[in-house]
Amino acid sequence: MTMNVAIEKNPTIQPIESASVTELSSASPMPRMEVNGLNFFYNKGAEPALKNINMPIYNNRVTALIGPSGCGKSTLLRTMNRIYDLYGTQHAEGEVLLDGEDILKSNVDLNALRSKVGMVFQKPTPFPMSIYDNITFGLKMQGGMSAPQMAVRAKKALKRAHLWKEVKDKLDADASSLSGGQQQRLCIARTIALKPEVILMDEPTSALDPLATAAIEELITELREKYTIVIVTHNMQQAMRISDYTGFMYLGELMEFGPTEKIFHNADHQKTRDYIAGNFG
Ligand SMILES: Nc1ncnc2c1ncn2[C@@H]1O[C@H](COP(=O)(O)OP(=O)(O)OP(=O)(O)O)[C@@H](O)[C@H]1O
Repeated sequence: MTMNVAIEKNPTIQPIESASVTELSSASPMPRMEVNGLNFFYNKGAEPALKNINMPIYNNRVTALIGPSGCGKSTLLRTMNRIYDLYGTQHAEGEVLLDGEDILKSNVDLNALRSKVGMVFQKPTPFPMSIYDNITFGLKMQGGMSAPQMAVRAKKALKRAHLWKEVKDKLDADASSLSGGQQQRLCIARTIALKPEVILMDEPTSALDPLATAAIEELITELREKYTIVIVTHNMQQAMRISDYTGFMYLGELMEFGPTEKIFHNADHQKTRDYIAGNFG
């Protein structure tokens, strides 16, 4: 089945609005991050889980990483804020540039890096504390802000994550009392509060119902005005709806990367076309 047929059969698959495509194509985005010749190893001497990955991550754009299970999407995402560094045996070779600086270098301040490159996980992971404390926890760790300054930042982050109205009267309530979708928006607010440059999202809606998913997708579309977003998703319709660029990964390689419109309608590789058409996964 070709993609056009797939779209005809599934009218819910829609490309991003043509207005935003025009705006995007005339804006000539700059790369905020660049991945150059990246190889990744989970264990010394093992086969690389990522093989010679080269790709730009464009500023104020949403980049989706798609591909079958085990192809390396999460691994690639995890190199972008070096979260893999928490595990001693894992290492990366090559370059991952953030604003021109190689974040793989050994002298990089990892706390500062993870403030600049925030991460939202598959399952909502609020800390076991109040809604308010979830937001201010990272700010306190960063230091240098007074309580009133933190209160202003927390309110802004909750508003930007479209959660303020729902929680403003119960900021002291335990974060676990929120619904799954609200918890995920809280995790996004927590990330935003640290004023990141890039937000990494690893299947952020896979644990949510369709309504909560729609709210997060809308939020992602808004957030790209201010942030650069990389999202791993298994949901082709979601990648179509919210991303500007798409990378198709296969067996640890980036098989194809380009504007989402092109990847979904006119991919260069047969493998990409087959995956998007649902012929394997
Ligand atoms: N902790 C680990 N130790 C060893 N190998 C791992 C580890 N985590 C992942 N891998 C391997 O690395 C490869 C890429 O895995 P990764 O989780 O990045 O794929 P993925 O595309 O995100 O998959 P999925 O869509 O199922 O989440 C797979 O072969 C996987 O088995």
